[in-house]
Amino acid sequence: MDEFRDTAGEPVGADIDTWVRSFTRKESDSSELPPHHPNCLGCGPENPNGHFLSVRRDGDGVIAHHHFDQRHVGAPGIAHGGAVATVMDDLFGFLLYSVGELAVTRRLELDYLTPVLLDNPYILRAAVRSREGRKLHLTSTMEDAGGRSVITATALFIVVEVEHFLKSQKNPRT
Ligand SMILES: CCCCCCCCCCCC(=O)SCCNC(=O)CCNC(=O)[C@H](O)C(C)(C)COP(=O)(O)OP(=O)(O)OC[C@H]1O[C@@H](n2cnc3c(N)ncnc32)[C@H](O)[C@@H]1OP(=O)(O)O
Repeated sequence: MDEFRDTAGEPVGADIDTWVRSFTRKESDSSELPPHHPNCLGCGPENPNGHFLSVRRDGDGVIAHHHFDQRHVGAPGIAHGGAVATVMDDLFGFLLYSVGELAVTRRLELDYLTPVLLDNPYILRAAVRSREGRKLHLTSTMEDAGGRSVITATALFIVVEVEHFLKSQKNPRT
């Protein structure tokens, strides 16, 4: 298993219990939020195939400035729709630092309003729209520099216990 770090950047080795528990800390300042883990496809700083998404708290939600590059190409000059969905899903994952509980994506829906261009700056925002029990209803947007909406997305995340991740390991200990 890859080495994990907690939200303070401290290595926690293969201790996934510590990793998942780090998500239950509610952070209060507006500094950059920690990546989900070093190799996360969306935000991991050590994943050369990833998106290196950098996310901050923004009021009750989160915000990121992002651009796609040639690694994410679909049609020439345009980001692949799946790459865009990866980034929106990962952005939603940063809301968990505010929720203070663990949750995973059950449903993810995107409206691709206009093409997402490579090497073009975009502003991404996400927020929790509502909560019903374990169900977190999430919403997000991606805008271009002119404030034009290019993507809107919604997601249903379901709150889970730590055991969800322990059982998901290749060699579960429980
Ligand atoms: C460290 C953390 C972060 C880690 C962050 C790591 C990186 C972050 C990346 C972003 C996040 C991801 O990609 S997460 C990875 C991708 N997602 C996954 O692997 C999840 C795979 N799916 C599952 O494991 C499961 O389906 C769960 C846990 C999501 C749900 O299973 P369950 O616990 O049995 O729940 P279930 O009863 O089926 O559903 C719960 C409630 O939701 C309702 N429900 C279910 N589907 C729908 C639906 N489409 N629309 C409306 N409602 C629905 C049900 O009716 C029920 O309502 P009621 O009866 O309660 O009223």
